[in-house]
Amino acid sequence: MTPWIPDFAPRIPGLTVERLQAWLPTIITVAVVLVAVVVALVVTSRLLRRVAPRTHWYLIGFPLLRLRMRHSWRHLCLNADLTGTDRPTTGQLGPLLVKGRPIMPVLPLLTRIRPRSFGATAVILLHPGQVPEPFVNAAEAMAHAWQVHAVRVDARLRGRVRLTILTADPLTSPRAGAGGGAWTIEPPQRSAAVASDPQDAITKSVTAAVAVPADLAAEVGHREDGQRWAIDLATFPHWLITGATQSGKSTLINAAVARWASRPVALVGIDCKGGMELAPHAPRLSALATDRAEAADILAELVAETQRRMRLCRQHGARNIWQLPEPVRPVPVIVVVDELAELYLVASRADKDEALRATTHLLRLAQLGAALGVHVIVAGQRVGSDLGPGVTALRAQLAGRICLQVNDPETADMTLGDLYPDAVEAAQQIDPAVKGVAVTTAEHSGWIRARSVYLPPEHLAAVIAGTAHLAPVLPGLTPPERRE
Ligand SMILES: Nc1ncnc2c1ncn2[C@@H]1O[C@H](COP(=O)(O)OP(=O)(O)OP(=O)(O)O)[C@@H](O)[C@H]1O
Repeated sequence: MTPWIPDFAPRIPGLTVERLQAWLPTIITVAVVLVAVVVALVVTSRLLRRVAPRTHWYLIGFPLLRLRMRHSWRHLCLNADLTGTDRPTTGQLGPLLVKGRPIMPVLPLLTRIRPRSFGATAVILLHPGQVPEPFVNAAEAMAHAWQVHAVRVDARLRGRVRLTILTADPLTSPRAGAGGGAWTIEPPQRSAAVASDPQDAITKSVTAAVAVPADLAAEVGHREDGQRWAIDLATFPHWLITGATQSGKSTLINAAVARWASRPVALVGIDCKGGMELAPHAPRLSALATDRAEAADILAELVAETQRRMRLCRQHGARNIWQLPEPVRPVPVIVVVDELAELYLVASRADKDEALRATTHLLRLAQLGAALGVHVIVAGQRVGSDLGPGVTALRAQLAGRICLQVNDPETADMTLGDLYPDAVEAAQQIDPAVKGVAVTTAEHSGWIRARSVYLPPEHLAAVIAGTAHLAPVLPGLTPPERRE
């Protein structure tokens, strides 16, 4: 007797209307409880996400991501051509040698999926014969399949690729750009002042603060993997910074200078736009060029200084200044060039000679300076061969690269393309509305996105005023504050 159970419904042995009616209250109760549990879980999850995002991530977000990764892995590998095979792809058919795709492709192993504060990391084990390139190209597909902000693929390990999975863009949060409480004015790290006599810059007294390689690392912001972003001259001796106007070049330089200011280093500014950009640093600078003629003279003195240091190293059998005995170790010199194009552009014959003099000295500094403690930080809107001869040779010396938001693909390509071709696209995708975001050279991962810290002008002024007495006087150069 089954009057209201439709004919097409599957017959369940022993199920009758009477029994169904008897179970109905229980079924309704269970359904209500289930719905209530699901609603409670969703509400708790949302609440937890708002109140304790980190706990939410470890308890709920990460297990769900892991499920999604495992669930989609097969489809992803098949669609993005990431499969390998354990069968030979050629075989003999009678007298013929045939070649083909295996019917049963083997998936590379997705393993070591670990939660991190920024998302997760994972490792893919490659099959023999597989190369990392398809995985690098599939990063976008992975991000879509797993519904995350981005997947970065590190292909430098042998036999495996490492994935860095970012659930959200950590650089766009208001906190990322703000100087906030994270920025503190560092007191001078060693008590004594840097030598201020020109000759002492080469042979300093034992009591003066002695520079150590750690002094060369300036923390300037945060990287998207949650680590601190540092411009470290001990790792990359010279740096190139490009970015459109208002992209955050000066802000980045300010952050770096504020860090270096409290260390025993000499800072030299080359700002041929009348010194407007680097003027706030003037009290802490050992020299400041405000036009190209001054730039050429200052750079010539610095080339002479590198030659003196070379002789010093030769006398002591040292291969770089860090191998020199502390009493004679000279202070590192960091030359900041704001708007490189101003050094290269020529309108007349006289301009040409001056530009050639300035740019040749700059190139020589970049070629010779690394081991001698003379470092070059070059910033500009464009750094292409259209600026003049020698600019590509200079760029080749600048191993540290930072590309802020740029207006044309060529600039991103000129900044990153020769070293990190896959970073060019990431640089082009920087949102102009989020200031200070950059694609930068990273010691262990090739390149990474990062955002500089914003240092309010009054904060920078306080750091510069508090460290002005540390500015060393370099041979042949007059600090801007002592000029007539
Ligand atoms: N990391 C950052 N966080 C927040 N705001 C920033 C950041 N970097 C830059 N800005 C904002 O963007 C503005 C422009 O920055 P900045 O002057 O450094 O750009 P620029 O590239 O040097 O421009 P120009 O080439 O015109 O001198 C700053 O006034 C600041 O308000």
